[in-house]
Amino acid sequence: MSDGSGTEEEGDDLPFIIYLMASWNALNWIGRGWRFKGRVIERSLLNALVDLEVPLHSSVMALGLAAGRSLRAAFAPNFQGFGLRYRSSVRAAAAAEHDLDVRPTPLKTIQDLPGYGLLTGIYWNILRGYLLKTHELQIVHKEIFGPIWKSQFGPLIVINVANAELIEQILRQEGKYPLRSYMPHWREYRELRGHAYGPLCEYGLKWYQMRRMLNPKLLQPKAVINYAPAINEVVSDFVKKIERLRESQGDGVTVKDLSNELYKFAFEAITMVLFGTRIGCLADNVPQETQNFISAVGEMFHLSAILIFFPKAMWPYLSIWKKFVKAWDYLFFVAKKLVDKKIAQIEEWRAQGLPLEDGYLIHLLSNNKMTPIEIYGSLTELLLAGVDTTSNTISWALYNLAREASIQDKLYTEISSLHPGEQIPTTSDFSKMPLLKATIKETLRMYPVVPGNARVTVDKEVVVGDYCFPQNTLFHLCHYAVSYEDCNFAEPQRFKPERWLESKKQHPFSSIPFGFGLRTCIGKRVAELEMYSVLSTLINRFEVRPDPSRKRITAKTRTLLCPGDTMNLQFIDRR
Ligand code: HEM
Repeated sequence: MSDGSGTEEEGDDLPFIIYLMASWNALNWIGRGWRFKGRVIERSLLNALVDLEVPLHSSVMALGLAAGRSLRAAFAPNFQGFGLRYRSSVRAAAAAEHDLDVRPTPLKTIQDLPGYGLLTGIYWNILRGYLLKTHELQIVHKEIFGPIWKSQFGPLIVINVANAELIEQILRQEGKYPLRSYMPHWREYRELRGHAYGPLCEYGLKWYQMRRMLNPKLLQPKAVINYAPAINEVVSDFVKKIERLRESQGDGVTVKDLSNELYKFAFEAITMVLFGTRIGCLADNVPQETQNFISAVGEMFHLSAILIFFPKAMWPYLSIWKKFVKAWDYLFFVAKKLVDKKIAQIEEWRAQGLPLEDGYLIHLLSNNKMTPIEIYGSLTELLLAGVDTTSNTISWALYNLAREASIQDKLYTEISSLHPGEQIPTTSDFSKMPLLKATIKETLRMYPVVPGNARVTVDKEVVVGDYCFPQNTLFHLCHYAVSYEDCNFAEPQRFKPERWLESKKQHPFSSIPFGFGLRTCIGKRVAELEMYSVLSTLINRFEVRPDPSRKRITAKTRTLLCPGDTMNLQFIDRR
Protein backbone atom coordinates (compact mmCIF):
# COMPACT_ATOMS: atom_id res chain seq x y z
CA MET A 1 0.00 0.00 0.00
CA SER A 2 1.72 3.02 -1.18
CA ASP A 3 1.80 6.38 0.34
CA GLY A 4 4.01 7.59 -2.39
CA SER A 5 7.35 6.86 -0.87
CA GLY A 6 9.86 5.67 -3.38
CA THR A 7 13.05 6.72 -5.02
CA GLU A 8 14.52 8.54 -2.15
CA GLU A 9 18.01 9.72 -2.90
CA GLU A 10 20.27 9.28 0.10
CA GLY A 11 22.23 12.43 0.83
CA ASP A 12 19.96 14.68 -1.21
CA ASP A 13 18.32 16.18 1.80
CA LEU A 14 20.38 19.33 2.19
CA PRO A 15 19.97 20.71 -1.33
CA PHE A 16 16.31 19.85 -1.08
CA ILE A 17 15.83 21.79 2.16
CA ILE A 18 17.66 24.80 0.74
CA TYR A 19 15.66 24.54 -2.41
CA LEU A 20 12.38 24.24 -0.54
CA MET A 21 13.20 27.27 1.59
CA ALA A 22 14.35 29.29 -1.41
CA SER A 23 11.24 28.43 -3.35
CA TRP A 24 8.95 29.28 -0.47
CA ASN A 25 10.75 32.56 0.10
CA ALA A 26 10.36 33.38 -3.54
CA LEU A 27 6.70 32.51 -3.42
CA ASN A 28 6.18 34.68 -0.34
CA TRP A 29 8.08 37.46 -2.01
CA ILE A 30 5.88 37.17 -5.08
CA GLY A 31 2.85 36.92 -2.79
CA ARG A 32 3.74 40.29 -1.25
CA GLY A 33 3.94 41.76 -4.70
CA TRP A 34 0.49 40.47 -5.51
CA ARG A 35 -1.25 42.83 -3.13
CA PHE A 36 -3.06 45.35 -5.23
CA LYS A 37 -4.86 48.23 -3.52
CA GLY A 38 -4.85 46.18 -0.32
CA ARG A 39 -6.25 43.00 -1.99
CA VAL A 40 -4.27 39.80 -2.08
CA ILE A 41 -4.45 38.43 -5.59
CA GLU A 42 -2.03 35.53 -5.38
CA ARG A 43 -4.78 32.89 -5.54
CA SER A 44 -6.14 34.09 -8.85
CA LEU A 45 -2.64 34.45 -10.25
CA LEU A 46 -1.80 30.93 -9.09
CA ASN A 47 -4.98 29.68 -10.69
CA ALA A 48 -4.08 31.40 -13.92
CA LEU A 49 -0.60 29.92 -13.89
CA VAL A 50 -1.84 26.43 -13.32
CA ASP A 51 -4.65 26.77 -15.81
CA LEU A 52 -2.03 27.70 -18.34
CA GLU A 53 -0.14 24.63 -17.15
CA VAL A 54 2.90 26.73 -16.39
CA PRO A 55 4.64 24.99 -13.52
CA LEU A 56 5.24 27.34 -10.66
CA HIS A 57 8.88 26.46 -10.77
CA SER A 58 9.20 28.19 -14.11
CA SER A 59 7.64 31.34 -12.72
CA VAL A 60 9.91 31.26 -9.72
CA MET A 61 12.94 30.71 -11.89
CA ALA A 62 11.88 33.39 -14.31
CA LEU A 63 11.74 35.81 -11.42
CA GLY A 64 15.41 35.38 -10.82
CA LEU A 65 15.73 32.29 -8.67
CA ALA A 66 18.36 30.80 -10.89
CA ALA A 67 20.02 29.14 -7.93
CA GLY A 68 16.92 27.06 -7.35
CA ARG A 69 17.30 25.41 -10.73
CA SER A 70 20.80 24.18 -10.11
CA LEU A 71 19.89 22.96 -6.64
CA ARG A 72 16.90 21.22 -8.07
CA ALA A 73 19.17 19.52 -10.53
CA ALA A 74 21.23 18.33 -7.60
CA PHE A 75 18.40 16.74 -5.69
CA ALA A 76 16.16 15.61 -8.50
CA PRO A 77 18.44 13.83 -10.90
CA ASN A 78 15.55 12.01 -12.50
CA PHE A 79 14.54 15.17 -14.28
CA GLN A 80 18.00 15.71 -15.67
CA GLY A 81 19.96 14.12 -18.39
CA PHE A 82 17.21 12.24 -20.14
CA GLY A 83 17.11 14.30 -23.28
CA LEU A 84 15.51 12.75 -26.32
CA ARG A 85 17.57 9.71 -27.13
CA TYR A 86 17.32 6.46 -28.95
CA ARG A 87 16.55 3.42 -26.87
CA SER A 88 18.25 1.15 -29.36
CA SER A 89 18.77 -1.64 -26.83
CA VAL A 90 15.03 -1.97 -26.19
CA ARG A 91 14.18 -1.76 -29.87
CA ALA A 92 16.93 -4.14 -30.85
CA ALA A 93 15.68 -6.71 -28.34
CA ALA A 94 12.15 -6.48 -29.77
CA ALA A 95 13.48 -6.69 -33.34
CA ALA A 96 15.57 -9.74 -32.54
CA GLU A 97 12.64 -11.44 -30.86
CA HIS A 98 10.32 -10.90 -33.83
CA ASP A 99 12.98 -11.11 -36.52
CA LEU A 100 12.14 -7.68 -37.86
CA ASP A 101 14.20 -5.01 -39.54
CA VAL A 102 13.32 -2.19 -37.22
CA ARG A 103 15.10 1.10 -37.39
CA PRO A 104 15.47 2.74 -34.04
CA THR A 105 12.71 5.26 -33.50
CA PRO A 106 12.86 7.80 -30.77
CA LEU A 107 11.19 7.01 -27.48
CA LYS A 108 10.18 9.94 -25.37
CA THR A 109 11.69 10.51 -21.94
CA ILE A 110 10.69 11.94 -18.59
CA GLN A 111 11.63 15.38 -19.85
CA ASP A 112 8.96 15.16 -22.52
CA LEU A 113 6.22 14.34 -20.03
CA PRO A 114 3.74 16.99 -19.00
CA GLY A 115 3.51 17.66 -15.29
CA TYR A 116 4.49 19.92 -12.49
CA GLY A 117 6.98 20.46 -9.71
CA LEU A 118 7.06 20.85 -5.97
CA LEU A 119 5.40 24.23 -5.59
CA THR A 120 2.55 23.44 -7.91
CA GLY A 121 2.06 20.24 -5.90
CA ILE A 122 1.88 22.33 -2.72
CA TYR A 123 -0.55 24.63 -4.48
CA TRP A 124 -2.91 21.76 -5.36
CA ASN A 125 -2.69 19.99 -2.06
CA ILE A 126 -2.71 22.93 0.31
CA LEU A 127 -4.19 25.96 -1.45
CA ARG A 128 -6.72 24.04 -3.51
CA GLY A 129 -7.42 21.73 -0.55
CA TYR A 130 -6.82 18.32 -2.17
CA LEU A 131 -4.54 17.03 0.60
CA LEU A 132 -7.28 14.75 1.95
CA LYS A 133 -8.82 14.29 -1.50
CA THR A 134 -5.82 13.09 -3.46
CA HIS A 135 -8.01 10.41 -5.09
CA GLU A 136 -10.08 13.15 -6.72
CA LEU A 137 -6.94 15.02 -7.70
CA GLN A 138 -6.01 12.01 -9.86
CA ILE A 139 -9.09 12.70 -12.01
CA VAL A 140 -8.45 16.46 -12.14
CA HIS A 141 -4.84 15.98 -13.19
CA LYS A 142 -5.71 13.33 -15.72
CA GLU A 143 -8.03 15.84 -17.37
CA ILE A 144 -5.27 18.46 -17.43
CA PHE A 145 -2.26 16.35 -18.38
CA GLY A 146 -3.62 13.20 -20.01
CA PRO A 147 -3.07 9.59 -18.92
CA ILE A 148 0.57 9.99 -17.85
CA TRP A 149 2.29 12.91 -16.15
CA LYS A 150 5.12 13.68 -13.78
CA SER A 151 4.91 15.39 -10.43
CA GLN A 152 7.08 16.04 -7.46
CA PHE A 153 6.10 14.92 -3.99
CA GLY A 154 8.52 16.19 -1.37
CA PRO A 155 11.91 14.85 -2.41
CA LEU A 156 10.36 12.31 -4.78
CA ILE A 157 9.79 12.47 -8.51
CA VAL A 158 6.65 10.53 -9.33
CA ILE A 159 5.32 9.32 -12.68
CA ASN A 160 1.53 9.20 -12.43
CA VAL A 161 -0.29 6.75 -14.68
CA ALA A 162 -4.07 6.80 -15.05
CA ASN A 163 -4.88 4.38 -17.83
CA ALA A 164 -5.61 0.64 -17.62
CA GLU A 165 -3.34 -0.35 -20.55
CA LEU A 166 -0.39 1.67 -19.28
CA ILE A 167 -0.84 0.29 -15.75
CA GLU A 168 -0.83 -3.20 -17.21
CA GLN A 169 2.43 -2.46 -19.06
CA ILE A 170 4.10 -1.31 -15.83
CA LEU A 171 2.88 -4.25 -13.76
CA ARG A 172 3.90 -6.77 -16.39
CA GLN A 173 7.46 -5.43 -16.25
CA GLU A 174 7.69 -5.40 -12.45
CA GLY A 175 10.42 -8.05 -12.28
CA LYS A 176 11.19 -10.93 -9.99
CA TYR A 177 10.93 -9.06 -6.71
CA PRO A 178 8.39 -6.30 -7.27
CA LEU A 179 8.83 -3.18 -5.17
CA ARG A 180 5.90 -0.96 -4.28
CA SER A 181 7.94 1.78 -2.70
CA TYR A 182 10.96 2.02 -0.43
CA MET A 183 8.90 3.11 2.60
CA PRO A 184 11.91 4.92 4.14
CA HIS A 185 9.91 6.29 7.07
CA TRP A 186 8.49 2.89 7.99
CA ARG A 187 11.92 1.32 7.73
CA GLU A 188 13.53 4.14 9.74
CA TYR A 189 11.13 3.46 12.61
CA ARG A 190 12.05 -0.22 12.61
CA GLU A 191 15.78 0.65 12.55
CA LEU A 192 15.24 2.99 15.49
CA ARG A 193 13.57 0.32 17.62
CA GLY A 194 15.43 -2.74 16.35
CA HIS A 195 12.27 -4.30 14.91
CA ALA A 196 12.17 -6.54 11.85
CA TYR A 197 10.60 -5.44 8.57
CA GLY A 198 7.25 -6.98 7.64
CA PRO A 199 5.82 -7.76 4.19
CA LEU A 200 4.67 -4.18 3.61
CA CYS A 201 8.09 -2.58 3.92
CA GLU A 202 10.56 -5.37 3.11
CA TYR A 203 11.88 -5.75 -0.44
CA GLY A 204 14.19 -7.78 -2.69
CA LEU A 205 15.04 -11.41 -2.02
CA LYS A 206 14.28 -11.05 1.71
CA TRP A 207 10.73 -9.93 0.92
CA TYR A 208 10.31 -12.86 -1.48
CA GLN A 209 11.46 -15.36 1.14
CA MET A 210 9.20 -13.79 3.73
CA ARG A 211 6.15 -14.06 1.46
CA ARG A 212 6.92 -17.72 0.86
CA MET A 213 6.59 -18.29 4.59
CA LEU A 214 3.57 -16.05 5.15
CA ASN A 215 1.54 -16.90 2.04
CA PRO A 216 0.45 -20.54 2.31
CA LYS A 217 -1.94 -20.32 5.27
CA LEU A 218 -3.40 -17.01 4.08
CA LEU A 219 -3.67 -17.31 0.33
CA GLN A 220 -4.40 -20.97 -0.37
CA PRO A 221 -8.20 -21.32 -0.77
CA LYS A 222 -8.26 -24.61 1.14
CA ALA A 223 -6.41 -23.12 4.09
CA VAL A 224 -8.65 -20.04 4.17
CA ILE A 225 -11.84 -22.11 4.45
CA ASN A 226 -10.55 -23.22 7.86
CA TYR A 227 -11.01 -19.68 9.17
CA ALA A 228 -14.73 -19.65 8.31
CA PRO A 229 -15.95 -20.92 11.73
CA ALA A 230 -13.87 -18.26 13.55
CA ILE A 231 -15.11 -15.51 11.22
CA ASN A 232 -18.72 -16.69 11.58
CA GLU A 233 -18.44 -16.54 15.35
CA VAL A 234 -17.35 -12.89 15.07
CA VAL A 235 -20.08 -12.13 12.51
CA SER A 236 -22.74 -13.56 14.76
CA ASP A 237 -21.49 -11.41 17.68
CA PHE A 238 -21.48 -8.39 15.41
CA VAL A 239 -25.16 -8.92 14.52
CA LYS A 240 -25.96 -9.02 18.25
CA LYS A 241 -23.95 -5.84 18.73
CA ILE A 242 -25.93 -4.08 15.97
CA GLU A 243 -29.15 -5.12 17.73
CA ARG A 244 -27.90 -3.73 21.05
CA LEU A 245 -26.58 -0.51 19.52
CA ARG A 246 -29.80 0.40 17.73
CA GLU A 247 -31.73 -0.20 20.97
CA SER A 248 -29.39 1.93 23.03
CA GLN A 249 -28.89 4.75 20.54
CA GLY A 250 -32.26 6.45 20.49
CA ASP A 251 -34.87 5.58 17.87
CA GLY A 252 -34.46 1.79 18.02
CA VAL A 253 -33.28 1.45 14.41
CA THR A 254 -30.28 3.74 13.90
CA VAL A 255 -26.69 2.65 14.47
CA LYS A 256 -24.45 5.67 14.84
CA ASP A 257 -20.90 5.78 13.51
CA LEU A 258 -21.16 2.40 11.85
CA SER A 259 -17.63 2.62 10.41
CA ASN A 260 -16.19 2.74 13.91
CA GLU A 261 -18.20 -0.36 14.84
CA LEU A 262 -16.93 -2.06 11.70
CA TYR A 263 -13.31 -1.22 12.60
CA LYS A 264 -13.88 -3.17 15.81
CA PHE A 265 -15.51 -6.01 13.91
CA ALA A 266 -12.57 -6.19 11.49
CA PHE A 267 -10.02 -6.01 14.30
CA GLU A 268 -11.76 -8.86 16.15
CA ALA A 269 -12.04 -10.94 12.94
CA ILE A 270 -8.41 -10.53 11.83
CA THR A 271 -7.16 -11.22 15.38
CA MET A 272 -9.15 -14.45 15.34
CA VAL A 273 -7.67 -15.41 11.97
CA LEU A 274 -4.06 -14.54 12.76
CA PHE A 275 -3.80 -15.25 16.49
CA GLY A 276 -6.78 -17.52 17.14
CA THR A 277 -7.69 -15.20 20.03
CA ARG A 278 -10.83 -13.23 20.92
CA ILE A 279 -10.01 -9.76 22.23
CA GLY A 280 -13.49 -8.57 23.17
CA CYS A 281 -13.89 -5.77 20.59
CA LEU A 282 -17.58 -6.53 20.24
CA ALA A 283 -18.40 -6.39 23.93
CA ASP A 284 -20.32 -3.40 25.27
CA ASN A 285 -17.26 -2.15 27.11
CA VAL A 286 -14.59 -2.34 24.44
CA PRO A 287 -11.10 -2.68 25.97
CA GLN A 288 -9.26 0.66 25.87
CA GLU A 289 -6.36 -1.12 24.14
CA THR A 290 -8.60 -1.94 21.17
CA GLN A 291 -9.79 1.62 20.72
CA ASN A 292 -6.19 2.83 21.08
CA PHE A 293 -5.00 0.33 18.46
CA ILE A 294 -7.67 1.46 15.98
CA SER A 295 -6.72 5.12 16.60
CA ALA A 296 -3.01 4.28 16.24
CA VAL A 297 -3.62 2.63 12.82
CA GLY A 298 -5.48 5.75 11.64
CA GLU A 299 -2.86 8.11 13.07
CA MET A 300 0.04 6.15 11.57
CA PHE A 301 -1.48 6.09 8.05
CA HIS A 302 -2.36 9.78 8.25
CA LEU A 303 1.11 10.86 9.43
CA SER A 304 2.80 8.49 7.01
CA ALA A 305 1.42 10.44 4.04
CA ILE A 306 2.62 13.76 5.48
CA LEU A 307 6.01 12.62 6.70
CA ILE A 308 7.15 11.33 3.34
CA PHE A 309 6.85 14.89 2.07
CA PHE A 310 9.83 15.89 4.20
CA PRO A 311 13.43 14.83 3.66
CA LYS A 312 14.73 12.18 6.02
CA ALA A 313 17.22 14.55 7.66
CA MET A 314 14.34 16.66 8.95
CA TRP A 315 12.32 13.84 10.53
CA PRO A 316 13.93 13.82 14.00
CA TYR A 317 13.08 17.51 14.38
CA LEU A 318 9.43 17.18 13.41
CA SER A 319 6.68 16.68 15.96
CA ILE A 320 4.81 14.48 13.46
CA TRP A 321 7.78 12.09 13.45
CA LYS A 322 7.47 11.74 17.23
CA LYS A 323 3.75 11.04 16.89
CA PHE A 324 4.45 8.57 14.09
CA VAL A 325 6.95 6.72 16.31
CA LYS A 326 4.44 6.70 19.18
CA ALA A 327 1.70 5.25 16.95
CA TRP A 328 4.04 2.51 15.70
CA ASP A 329 5.19 1.76 19.26
CA TYR A 330 1.58 1.07 20.16
CA LEU A 331 0.96 -1.14 17.13
CA PHE A 332 4.05 -3.22 17.88
CA PHE A 333 3.15 -3.36 21.59
CA VAL A 334 -0.30 -4.84 20.87
CA ALA A 335 0.91 -7.33 18.25
CA LYS A 336 3.83 -8.45 20.45
CA LYS A 337 1.52 -8.99 23.40
CA LEU A 338 -0.72 -11.22 21.27
CA VAL A 339 2.23 -13.20 19.90
CA ASP A 340 3.76 -13.63 23.39
CA LYS A 341 0.43 -14.87 24.73
CA LYS A 342 0.35 -17.56 22.06
CA ILE A 343 3.99 -18.52 22.71
CA ALA A 344 3.14 -19.00 26.40
CA GLN A 345 0.07 -21.07 25.46
CA ILE A 346 2.12 -23.29 23.16
CA GLU A 347 4.68 -23.87 25.93
CA GLU A 348 1.87 -24.84 28.29
CA TRP A 349 0.38 -27.28 25.76
CA ARG A 350 3.80 -28.80 25.19
CA ALA A 351 4.45 -29.11 28.94
CA GLN A 352 1.15 -30.92 29.33
CA GLY A 353 1.88 -33.10 26.32
CA LEU A 354 -1.17 -31.76 24.49
CA PRO A 355 -1.23 -31.54 20.69
CA LEU A 356 -0.90 -28.07 19.15
CA GLU A 357 -4.09 -26.56 17.75
CA ASP A 358 -4.21 -25.50 14.12
CA GLY A 359 -3.89 -21.80 13.41
CA TYR A 360 -1.91 -19.18 11.49
CA LEU A 361 0.40 -18.00 14.28
CA ILE A 362 0.82 -21.50 15.67
CA HIS A 363 1.93 -22.63 12.22
CA LEU A 364 4.51 -19.81 12.02
CA LEU A 365 5.79 -20.38 15.54
CA SER A 366 6.02 -24.12 15.29
CA ASN A 367 7.71 -24.51 11.94
CA ASN A 368 10.77 -22.57 13.18
CA LYS A 369 11.34 -20.81 9.87
CA MET A 370 10.96 -17.34 11.36
CA THR A 371 12.46 -15.91 14.55
CA PRO A 372 10.11 -14.35 17.13
CA ILE A 373 11.47 -10.88 16.15
CA GLU A 374 10.57 -11.55 12.50
CA ILE A 375 7.15 -12.82 13.56
CA TYR A 376 6.50 -9.63 15.59
CA GLY A 377 7.44 -7.54 12.53
CA SER A 378 5.21 -9.44 10.12
CA LEU A 379 2.22 -9.92 12.42
CA THR A 380 2.16 -6.21 13.30
CA GLU A 381 1.88 -5.34 9.62
CA LEU A 382 -0.68 -8.05 8.89
CA LEU A 383 -2.79 -6.91 11.79
CA LEU A 384 -2.82 -3.24 10.85
CA ALA A 385 -3.44 -4.04 7.17
CA GLY A 386 -6.44 -6.14 8.11
CA VAL A 387 -8.48 -3.51 9.96
CA ASP A 388 -9.27 -0.39 7.90
CA THR A 389 -9.27 -2.24 4.58
CA THR A 390 -12.15 -4.66 5.11
CA SER A 391 -14.09 -2.42 7.48
CA ASN A 392 -14.15 0.57 5.10
CA THR A 393 -15.24 -1.65 2.23
CA ILE A 394 -18.13 -3.10 4.26
CA SER A 395 -19.12 0.43 5.35
CA TRP A 396 -19.31 1.61 1.74
CA ALA A 397 -21.17 -1.50 0.59
CA LEU A 398 -23.85 -1.05 3.29
CA TYR A 399 -24.05 2.66 2.64
CA ASN A 400 -24.67 2.18 -1.08
CA LEU A 401 -27.10 -0.69 -0.59
CA ALA A 402 -29.03 1.53 1.83
CA ARG A 403 -29.26 4.23 -0.84
CA GLU A 404 -30.20 1.78 -3.63
CA ALA A 405 -33.20 -0.11 -2.25
CA SER A 406 -33.87 -2.05 -5.47
CA ILE A 407 -30.32 -3.46 -5.55
CA GLN A 408 -30.58 -4.37 -1.88
CA ASP A 409 -33.89 -6.17 -2.59
CA LYS A 410 -32.27 -8.23 -5.34
CA LEU A 411 -29.37 -9.10 -3.08
CA TYR A 412 -31.72 -10.08 -0.28
CA THR A 413 -33.64 -12.36 -2.69
CA GLU A 414 -30.38 -14.02 -3.75
CA ILE A 415 -29.26 -14.61 -0.16
CA SER A 416 -32.61 -15.57 1.37
CA SER A 417 -33.42 -18.03 -1.42
CA LEU A 418 -30.38 -20.02 -0.27
CA HIS A 419 -30.82 -19.20 3.40
CA PRO A 420 -34.43 -18.63 4.36
CA GLY A 421 -33.50 -18.79 8.05
CA GLU A 422 -31.11 -16.61 10.00
CA GLN A 423 -28.08 -18.85 9.98
CA ILE A 424 -24.85 -17.51 8.54
CA PRO A 425 -24.23 -18.51 4.89
CA THR A 426 -21.37 -20.96 4.43
CA THR A 427 -18.34 -20.65 2.14
CA SER A 428 -19.90 -23.01 -0.40
CA ASP A 429 -23.01 -20.76 -0.50
CA PHE A 430 -20.94 -17.81 -1.67
CA SER A 431 -20.16 -19.50 -4.99
CA LYS A 432 -23.94 -19.43 -5.63
CA MET A 433 -24.23 -15.72 -4.78
CA PRO A 434 -22.96 -13.84 -7.85
CA LEU A 435 -24.67 -10.58 -6.88
CA LEU A 436 -23.03 -10.64 -3.45
CA LYS A 437 -19.60 -10.94 -5.08
CA ALA A 438 -20.49 -8.29 -7.65
CA THR A 439 -21.55 -5.94 -4.84
CA ILE A 440 -18.12 -6.19 -3.25
CA LYS A 441 -16.42 -5.73 -6.63
CA GLU A 442 -18.48 -2.66 -7.39
CA THR A 443 -17.82 -1.25 -3.93
CA LEU A 444 -14.09 -1.70 -4.42
CA ARG A 445 -14.31 -0.11 -7.89
CA MET A 446 -15.99 3.01 -6.54
CA TYR A 447 -14.08 3.09 -3.25
CA PRO A 448 -10.76 1.30 -3.80
CA VAL A 449 -9.26 1.14 -0.29
CA VAL A 450 -5.88 1.68 -1.93
CA PRO A 451 -6.79 4.47 -4.37
CA GLY A 452 -3.24 4.79 -5.66
CA ASN A 453 -0.75 1.96 -5.62
CA ALA A 454 2.89 2.19 -6.67
CA ARG A 455 5.78 0.37 -8.28
CA VAL A 456 9.47 1.16 -8.56
CA THR A 457 11.35 -0.23 -11.55
CA VAL A 458 14.10 -1.99 -9.67
CA ASP A 459 15.64 -4.20 -12.34
CA LYS A 460 16.01 -2.13 -15.47
CA GLU A 461 14.64 0.68 -17.55
CA VAL A 462 11.11 0.12 -18.84
CA VAL A 463 9.09 1.24 -21.84
CA VAL A 464 5.57 2.42 -21.04
CA GLY A 465 3.50 3.82 -23.89
CA ASP A 466 5.82 6.03 -25.94
CA TYR A 467 8.15 6.66 -23.06
CA CYS A 468 11.28 5.04 -21.79
CA PHE A 469 11.88 5.31 -18.05
CA PRO A 470 15.17 4.67 -16.30
CA GLN A 471 15.75 2.11 -13.59
CA ASN A 472 14.48 3.28 -10.18
CA THR A 473 11.54 5.24 -11.54
CA LEU A 474 8.64 5.52 -9.09
CA PHE A 475 5.24 5.00 -10.73
CA HIS A 476 2.04 6.06 -9.02
CA LEU A 477 -0.77 3.85 -10.34
CA CYS A 478 -3.90 6.00 -10.24
CA HIS A 479 -6.46 3.23 -9.73
CA TYR A 480 -9.15 5.60 -8.51
CA ALA A 481 -9.09 7.65 -11.72
CA VAL A 482 -9.13 4.48 -13.86
CA SER A 483 -12.12 3.14 -11.91
CA TYR A 484 -14.10 6.16 -13.04
CA GLU A 485 -13.25 5.98 -16.75
CA ASP A 486 -16.48 5.74 -18.73
CA CYS A 487 -14.76 3.76 -21.49
CA ASN A 488 -14.55 0.92 -18.98
CA PHE A 489 -17.54 1.60 -16.79
CA ALA A 490 -20.68 3.20 -18.21
CA GLU A 491 -22.09 5.78 -15.79
CA PRO A 492 -19.07 5.38 -13.51
CA GLN A 493 -20.57 7.51 -10.72
CA ARG A 494 -23.44 5.05 -10.27
CA PHE A 495 -23.32 2.08 -7.93
CA LYS A 496 -24.25 -0.75 -10.32
CA PRO A 497 -23.09 -4.19 -9.09
CA GLU A 498 -24.90 -5.83 -12.04
CA ARG A 499 -22.30 -4.40 -14.41
CA TRP A 500 -19.96 -7.16 -13.21
CA LEU A 501 -22.47 -9.81 -14.28
CA GLU A 502 -22.92 -8.51 -17.81
CA SER A 503 -21.20 -10.13 -20.78
CA LYS A 504 -19.28 -6.95 -21.65
CA LYS A 505 -15.88 -7.36 -20.08
CA GLN A 506 -13.89 -4.47 -18.69
CA HIS A 507 -10.17 -4.13 -19.23
CA PRO A 508 -8.62 -6.56 -16.71
CA PHE A 509 -6.53 -3.78 -15.17
CA SER A 510 -9.37 -1.26 -14.92
CA SER A 511 -10.15 -2.30 -11.35
CA ILE A 512 -7.55 -4.29 -9.42
CA PRO A 513 -8.36 -3.46 -5.79
CA PHE A 514 -6.09 -6.13 -4.34
CA GLY A 515 -3.13 -5.30 -6.54
CA PHE A 516 -1.33 -7.60 -8.91
CA GLY A 517 1.27 -10.32 -9.24
CA LEU A 518 3.62 -11.66 -6.61
CA ARG A 519 3.17 -8.59 -4.45
CA THR A 520 -0.62 -8.87 -4.48
CA CYS A 521 -2.54 -8.43 -1.21
CA ILE A 522 -1.75 -11.33 1.09
CA GLY A 523 -5.07 -10.91 2.92
CA LYS A 524 -7.24 -10.96 -0.24
CA ARG A 525 -8.97 -14.29 0.43
CA VAL A 526 -9.45 -13.73 4.13
CA ALA A 527 -10.83 -10.26 3.40
CA GLU A 528 -13.26 -11.63 0.82
CA LEU A 529 -14.45 -14.34 3.18
CA GLU A 530 -14.96 -11.79 5.95
CA MET A 531 -16.80 -9.35 3.69
CA TYR A 532 -19.07 -11.96 2.06
CA SER A 533 -19.90 -13.42 5.42
CA VAL A 534 -20.78 -10.22 7.25
CA LEU A 535 -22.56 -8.56 4.32
CA SER A 536 -24.74 -11.57 3.46
CA THR A 537 -25.64 -12.09 7.14
CA LEU A 538 -26.56 -8.44 7.70
CA ILE A 539 -28.67 -8.15 4.53
CA ASN A 540 -30.42 -11.42 5.31
CA ARG A 541 -31.25 -10.22 8.80
CA PHE A 542 -31.92 -6.47 8.36
CA GLU A 543 -33.20 -4.06 5.80
CA VAL A 544 -30.58 -1.33 5.77
CA ARG A 545 -31.73 2.24 5.19
CA PRO A 546 -29.93 5.58 5.08
CA ASP A 547 -30.21 7.96 8.00
CA PRO A 548 -32.70 10.53 6.64
CA SER A 549 -31.14 13.31 8.68
CA ARG A 550 -27.73 13.04 7.09
CA LYS A 551 -26.31 14.38 3.89
CA ARG A 552 -24.29 12.40 1.36
CA ILE A 553 -20.95 11.05 2.55
CA THR A 554 -17.89 11.43 0.36
CA ALA A 555 -14.53 9.72 0.70
CA LYS A 556 -11.29 11.15 2.04
CA THR A 557 -7.75 9.85 1.63
CA ARG A 558 -5.71 9.03 4.69
CA THR A 559 -3.21 6.95 2.65
CA LEU A 560 -6.21 4.58 2.49
CA LEU A 561 -9.61 5.72 1.22
CA CYS A 562 -12.15 6.01 4.02
CA PRO A 563 -15.52 7.65 4.72
CA GLY A 564 -15.04 11.40 5.10
CA ASP A 565 -17.82 11.74 7.67
CA THR A 566 -19.60 9.80 10.39
CA MET A 567 -21.79 7.11 8.83
CA ASN A 568 -25.13 6.41 10.51
CA LEU A 569 -27.45 3.76 9.06
CA GLN A 570 -30.79 2.28 10.05
CA PHE A 571 -31.15 -1.48 10.58
CA ILE A 572 -34.76 -2.69 10.37
CA ASP A 573 -35.70 -6.29 11.22
CA ARG A 574 -36.75 -8.30 8.17
CA ARG A 575 -38.60 -10.96 10.09
C1 HEM B 1 -10.86 -5.05 1.30
C2 HEM B 1 -9.76 -5.54 1.80
C3 HEM B 1 -8.38 -5.30 1.28
C4 HEM B 1 -7.95 -4.62 0.18
C5 HEM B 1 -8.79 -3.89 -0.85
C6 HEM B 1 -6.51 -4.70 0.15
C7 HEM B 1 -5.72 -4.15 -0.84
C8 HEM B 1 -4.35 -4.30 -0.91
C9 HEM B 1 -3.54 -3.79 -1.98
C10 HEM B 1 -4.02 -3.01 -3.18
C11 HEM B 1 -2.27 -4.14 -1.70
C12 HEM B 1 -1.05 -3.84 -2.58
C13 HEM B 1 -0.86 -4.98 -3.56
C14 HEM B 1 0.13 -4.68 -4.66
O1 HEM B 1 0.98 -3.82 -4.48
O2 HEM B 1 0.04 -5.29 -5.73
C15 HEM B 1 -2.26 -4.86 -0.47
C16 HEM B 1 -1.12 -5.36 0.13
C17 HEM B 1 -1.14 -5.99 1.36
N1 HEM B 1 -2.24 -6.35 2.10
FE1 HEM B 1 -4.18 -5.99 1.62
N2 HEM B 1 -6.09 -5.42 1.22
C18 HEM B 1 -7.19 -5.82 1.94
C19 HEM B 1 -7.20 -6.59 3.09
C20 HEM B 1 -6.10 -7.09 3.72
C21 HEM B 1 -6.12 -7.91 4.90
C22 HEM B 1 -7.36 -8.44 5.60
C23 HEM B 1 -4.82 -8.16 5.23
C24 HEM B 1 -4.27 -8.98 6.38
C25 HEM B 1 -4.40 -10.24 6.48
C26 HEM B 1 -3.98 -7.49 4.25
C27 HEM B 1 -2.61 -7.49 4.25
C28 HEM B 1 -1.83 -6.95 3.25
C29 HEM B 1 -0.37 -7.00 3.26
C30 HEM B 1 0.51 -7.56 4.36
C31 HEM B 1 0.05 -6.41 2.07
C32 HEM B 1 1.50 -6.22 1.60
C33 HEM B 1 1.87 -7.38 0.70
C34 HEM B 1 3.28 -7.27 0.15
O3 HEM B 1 3.74 -6.17 -0.09
O4 HEM B 1 3.91 -8.30 -0.02
N3 HEM B 1 -4.80 -6.86 3.34
N4 HEM B 1 -3.55 -4.95 0.00
